Amino acid sequence: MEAVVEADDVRKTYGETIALSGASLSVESGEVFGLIGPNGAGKTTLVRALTGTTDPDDGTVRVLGESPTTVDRHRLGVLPQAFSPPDRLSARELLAYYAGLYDEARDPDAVLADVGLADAGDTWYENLSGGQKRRVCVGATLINDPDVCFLDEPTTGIDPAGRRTIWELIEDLAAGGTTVVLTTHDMAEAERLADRVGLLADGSLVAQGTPGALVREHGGSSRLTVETSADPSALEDLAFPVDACDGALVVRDVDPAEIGAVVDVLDDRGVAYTGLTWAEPDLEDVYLALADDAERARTDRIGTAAGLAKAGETA
Ligand SMILES: Nc1ncnc2c1ncn2[C@@H]1O[C@H](COP(=O)(O)OP(=O)(O)OP(=O)(O)O)[C@@H](O)[C@H]1O
Repeated sequence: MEAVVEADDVRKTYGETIALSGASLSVESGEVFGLIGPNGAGKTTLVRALTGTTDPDDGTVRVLGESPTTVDRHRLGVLPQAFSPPDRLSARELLAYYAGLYDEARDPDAVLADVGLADAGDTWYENLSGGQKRRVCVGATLINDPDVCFLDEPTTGIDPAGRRTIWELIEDLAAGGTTVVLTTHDMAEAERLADRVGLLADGSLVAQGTPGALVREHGGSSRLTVETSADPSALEDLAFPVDACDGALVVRDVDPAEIGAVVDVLDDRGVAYTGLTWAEPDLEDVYLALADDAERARTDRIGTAAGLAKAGETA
């Protein structure tokens, strides 16, 4: 398969801040790639480097085999995280305006229908709700029927039904062969849409893979959550690891067939509980585990650097 979006060892600093510390990824034609990671991890900076709106200090970026600054912009769709179109145009006028920037563009009304705003075409942008505004912005990104789409947090602020509309739209784009790079804080969104997910932490991609592979590798074990005020010692000699967490006991590694045995132990020991939930690990567990590891590594690095500086001062 042909790589359509590539970043190789991309570095970017803003003053003292290291936004990207060697980020590399490769997205194939027709793939949906989801970038996840904590606030400040560098997702937007990477998207900006890939779309030519910021110059990396080092490393290379290629889109459709070219530099983002020379690639045919008609083939790209870019939804920035912050997008402020003119306020006093209606949703339809706005899309018509963006359509006018291209030699060939889609019908604004068809795009409005795609983003679930068929009834809001005459409303001024400033009078749309936050979620409706975001949907218009998604529409503006798709007006030129791009081959490659960069969507920086496309569904932020959109209600659950609207989010599903956008998800279906992205699935249709992917089914039609469009390559999509999206950033998100919504793990359900990443798990549903992305063929592959990359976790960016502290400026570099610390893990990449299909959601399933990431969950198998980093997601940990299943969890049986027992809503109870009891202390973990109530279950201390159980055959499974038990942790206390937010007013509950979390019993790990329990197969569905073993839940009954745990319930019997709870009843035998008179442990009162108000609810039981069993869950397999998911992408959120991967995110929490890897982001935690990256944060620990960062803190260690800062501690080591501070120690070395202090040693230098006293030497
Ligand atoms: N134009 C800029 N000037 C100075 N610092 C910047 C600039 N853009 C980004 N940064 C810094 O670079 C780091 C990475 O920011 P970036 O916006 O790429 O993160 P992000 O992963 O997209 O975060 P979020 O999830 O909050 O959107 C942050 O520390 C941020 O403060």
